[in-house]
Amino acid sequence: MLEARDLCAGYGGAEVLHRVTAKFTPGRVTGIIGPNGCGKSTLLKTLAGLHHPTEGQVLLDGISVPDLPPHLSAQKIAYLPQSRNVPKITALRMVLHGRFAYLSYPRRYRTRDYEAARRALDWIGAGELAEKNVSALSGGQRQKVYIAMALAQDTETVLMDEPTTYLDIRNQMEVMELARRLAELGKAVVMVVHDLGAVLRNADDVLLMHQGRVMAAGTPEKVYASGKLEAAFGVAVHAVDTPEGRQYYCTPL
Ligand SMILES: Nc1ncnc2c1ncn2[C@@H]1O[C@H](COP(=O)(O)OP(=O)(O)OP(=O)(O)O)[C@@H](O)[C@H]1O
Repeated sequence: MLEARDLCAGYGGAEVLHRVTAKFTPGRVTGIIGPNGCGKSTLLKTLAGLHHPTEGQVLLDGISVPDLPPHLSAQKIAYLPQSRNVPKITALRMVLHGRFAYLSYPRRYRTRDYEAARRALDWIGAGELAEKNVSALSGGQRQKVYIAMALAQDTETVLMDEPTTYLDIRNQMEVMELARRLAELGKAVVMVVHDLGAVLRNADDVLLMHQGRVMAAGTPEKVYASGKLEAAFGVAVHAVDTPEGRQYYCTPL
């Protein structure tokens, strides 16, 4: 299991994360929420081993992630950043990048890597995009291809930074559904999402951050009941029970 223990991290001496402690359980989707600038992306990068903590630990099954060689941490943790350059390569080639951590010298993709990449594209329902150029895909298609890349990486943990931002509502729902299916494969799925209602509705666990600290954590119901959402976001949060389950919406305070 991936966990942060008393984690501190920052930039150039300015501390952004202050003693963050959290656990990310396999088979569950954890939504990280919090106002702009509270440190969500910094936490995700630090969990991925891409940003070094100044204090505290990131542990995966008790092993220190920052101490893992990059190819080993890439076999254990897939990280999809908030934005990236869009390369002029096919979707299949993009998904193949997920296999890179498994290649030994001379780092040539093998038949089984191509098979894993095609399986991953089929799994997200985008097999037909294999030969399409990533730069020619819509934002929604591209996001799904990135998720296929994370799947091909075959990791216990998948970290996604704002995978639904800029997507239309149907694509947002599809990405949420893919996150759920990744969790059903037994992975710990951790995603930063700004849509409060979507997180409370879809995540198994919620980590509410505020000014670099964990303000509340637990099931959506527990975090909602804590009353801390209002303090963190400065809005009123309401729950309403519907035939489709509990829905949440916000109004100004
Ligand atoms: N590369 C960097 N160099 C210096 N400061 C940074 C860097 N990246 C982030 N910060 C600062 O760290 C703080 C937390 O930023 P971070 O991106 O982690 O927050 P966030 O919660 O993900 O924000 P948002 O919701 O706006 O994406 C901010 O004050 C930001 O300006």
